[in-house]
Amino acid sequence: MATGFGFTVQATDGKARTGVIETTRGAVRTPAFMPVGTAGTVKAMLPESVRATGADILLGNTYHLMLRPTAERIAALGGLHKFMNWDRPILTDSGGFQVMSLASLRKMTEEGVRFSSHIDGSKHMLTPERSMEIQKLLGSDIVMCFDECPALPATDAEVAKSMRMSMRWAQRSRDAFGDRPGHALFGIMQGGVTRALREESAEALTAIGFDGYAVGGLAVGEGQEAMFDVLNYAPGMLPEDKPRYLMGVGKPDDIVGAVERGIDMMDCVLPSRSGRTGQAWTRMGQINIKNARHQNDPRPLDEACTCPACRNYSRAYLHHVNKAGEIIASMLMTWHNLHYYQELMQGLRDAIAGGRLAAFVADFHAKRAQGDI
Ligand SMILES: Nc1nc2c(CCc3ccccc3)c3nc[nH]c3cc2c(=O)[nH]1
Ligand SMILES: [Zn+2]
Repeated sequence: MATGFGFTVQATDGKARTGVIETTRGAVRTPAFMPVGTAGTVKAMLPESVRATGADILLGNTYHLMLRPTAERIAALGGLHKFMNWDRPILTDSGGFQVMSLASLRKMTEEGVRFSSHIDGSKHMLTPERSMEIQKLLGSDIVMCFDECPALPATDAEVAKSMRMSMRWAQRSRDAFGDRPGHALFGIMQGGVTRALREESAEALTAIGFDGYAVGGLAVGEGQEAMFDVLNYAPGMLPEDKPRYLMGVGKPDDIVGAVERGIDMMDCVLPSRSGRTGQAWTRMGQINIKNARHQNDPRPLDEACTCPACRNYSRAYLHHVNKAGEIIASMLMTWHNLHYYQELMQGLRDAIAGGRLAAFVADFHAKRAQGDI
């Protein structure tokens, strides 16, 4: 158990839990949504704005930062927290997932993954040991094991082979991570949508022992139904006294369903990325601000929202600046979406604490119109 890192469940409602992850850099209220700051920035947001939305922790990417500006440079400048002016907890992914989705000329062996940078074609090698070294250089508070997330479609045999290599990499990650008080190492469950393989992965990770456990291998195009089918059993296979992190999820209704099934932490680029394309997420559903019907609308995105976009700007203005390609469009839409996601998480935490999650979820779905509003 890493001292300076701990998880306390404060209340439960069915499979759902609400609690706090204590880190040396501050507390993380769970269930938590973690904004993604891929290259050392949550795009179009200042760190203090990210904090103002209610975020307790944000995410960084080993893959992107190792290529540019390099982990060594960030370490020499005082680490990622200082570099990006965020003094609260940071979780970094281990890089394998991004290599497989972004790099070219990849060669995977038992040792690790050799690849060429998608930025300048330079050659790199990521192994469990190198990934641990990079995440240590960055100074992240929660480190992810180096794993492989198999691309879909994949046969059971391919998923089993990949999962078993990820479990060997998890042991190597644990060994390389060493004993770092105040820093946590999370294992990542693999096994696709096959229950027996998920069980095998959970047993392997639990035997090694981690400060938290992620459910990996999902949100890769399997669809919500298949994802929920796995989440109906996978979180329960993991130690209940440790945080459970569902990687890469998701849309608001994905998040609600994952929390109902026992997930404590989630991340997704959706609120920031879709905000930059003009997509607003609200209590009533989605608004595509590019749609001409907003050009004369003096109302905010959501009358009940207290974010800067909804307090001070109309849909007509947001439509205009989006169409004009103005930078403020990305700023305001991103801020609203991240604010809405954090409001949703606060609502879930309060509902679980009050033993009224079922009512909250029913109200969540009842409010949401189908399609654009
Ligand atoms: N290491 C790893 N990452 C995944 C991510 C990225 C999450 C991430 C973490 C931190 C920063 C950015 C992205 C996934 N995103 C969608 N599905 C995902 C699955 C996996 C996975 O199985 N393993
Ligand atoms: Zn708003």
